[in-house]
Amino acid sequence: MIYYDTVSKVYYGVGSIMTMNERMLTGTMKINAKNHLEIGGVDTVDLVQKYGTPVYVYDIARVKEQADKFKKTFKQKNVKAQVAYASKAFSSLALYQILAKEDVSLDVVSGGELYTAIQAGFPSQRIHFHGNNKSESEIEAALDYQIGCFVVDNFYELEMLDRLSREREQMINVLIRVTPGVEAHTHEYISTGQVDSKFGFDLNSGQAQKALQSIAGMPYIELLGLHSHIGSQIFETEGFTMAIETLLKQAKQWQEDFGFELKVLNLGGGFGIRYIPEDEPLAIEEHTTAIIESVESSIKELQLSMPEIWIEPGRSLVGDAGVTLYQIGSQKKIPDVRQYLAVDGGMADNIRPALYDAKYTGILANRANDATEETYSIAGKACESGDMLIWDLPLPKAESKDILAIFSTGAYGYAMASNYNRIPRPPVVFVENGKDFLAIKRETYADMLRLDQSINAE
Ligand SMILES: Cc1ncc(COP(=O)(O)O)c(C=O)c1O
Ligand SMILES: N[C@@H](CCCC[NH3+])C(=O)O
Repeated sequence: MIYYDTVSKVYYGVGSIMTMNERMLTGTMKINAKNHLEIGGVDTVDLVQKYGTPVYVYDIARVKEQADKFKKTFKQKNVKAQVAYASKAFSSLALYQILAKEDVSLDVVSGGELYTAIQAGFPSQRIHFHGNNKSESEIEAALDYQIGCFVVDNFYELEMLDRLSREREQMINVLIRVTPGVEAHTHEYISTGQVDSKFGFDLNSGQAQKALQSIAGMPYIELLGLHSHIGSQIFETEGFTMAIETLLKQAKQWQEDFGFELKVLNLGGGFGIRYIPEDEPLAIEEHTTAIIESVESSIKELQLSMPEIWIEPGRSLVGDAGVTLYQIGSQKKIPDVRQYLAVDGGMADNIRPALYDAKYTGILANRANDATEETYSIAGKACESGDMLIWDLPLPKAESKDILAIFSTGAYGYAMASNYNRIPRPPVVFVENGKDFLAIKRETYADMLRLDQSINAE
């Protein structure tokens, strides 16, 4: 149990006492001698001077460290595996190029993510294509690029894959995505493994079996195995082990009935991260160890051969590597009610608080260890009462032009950003070993008008 002592302003954990700041500093993040937040050896105050605000900053060493942790247990236990980054969490050319070198595979869910991967020169055989409504042109692009695997979601897609593979006489590897009937304990919008889900073939009603049987008559489709994804921001291993047991029992049954051979078991992503000090995510190694041990024990019991294990972490690779820096602007104090601080971004660059009631925390990056004396609620600048990033955040007495750093914004932040209120998207800066790299430029007003047509045009 972790608890916060409001008098001494520290968190008491198992055998540890930490300030809020210390619990949120991951990877290379630290408070430097100038009392500034530093990431990747770069002072965030300098980053703000160079790139302005808002700006997303990624600690690239942290991304690599997380990727290593995912790969490590499989290597140590000598289990064949692929760690496929679920790029919906955050995709960019530079990130794909970094991950290509880290021996990570890539899960893409749209023509746009696929196009980005192709432009980044990502090795095509390590790309897996997801999605519950892939279009014919998206599938054609993936076939042209000869990607490694399609995760087939429904009969509509299966028929299209069959037709296109025959026309092209091109072999295609597929996994069947099934909903194993497991509900992860998470927000209902990000829970996907339950029966009533728009994703995948339902196991209980026999849809998945029907898909498997129809693939047997498709000459260019090679069925590698099964896929399931139970949800997101998961803090326990039980959901994964329940899904494993269900899928392997089913695989055994299909082996006996149709000679089905499970070569690959893909368990999706969903590994949770810390957004606020109270969050206690499991260590990555705990997840991977539980997954491997559960697969090993089930296959032993069922007398199946060991499949390759594939996983698809998104949030846990990039989430806590990312920090958003904002400048504080207006303040509003309602006596006996609340103090608001407004920042120069908000729901346009981070929709998660408004969409999922997601909780975040932050510090003043330019006065990081100053004593907290006030409680502020952090408002965005969009014309929307619901554009609140954080409620009741303890901070030092803040002034306009202070820099607010919000932690753990690396996943589903930029990726879900919009131009609501015609607010341009912030830039993305990667930092590592004391150097910064502009991975995505700040959008300009002209960029936003690029597709607009003027009725006054000649
Ligand atoms: C099929 C699939 N794989 C992987 C992920 C990645 O999830 P997360 O970012 O929670 O790891 C998702 C998103 O929830 C998903 O739908
Ligand atoms: N976008 C969601 C998670 C959904 C992931 C996609 N299956 C989030 O921000 O938490």
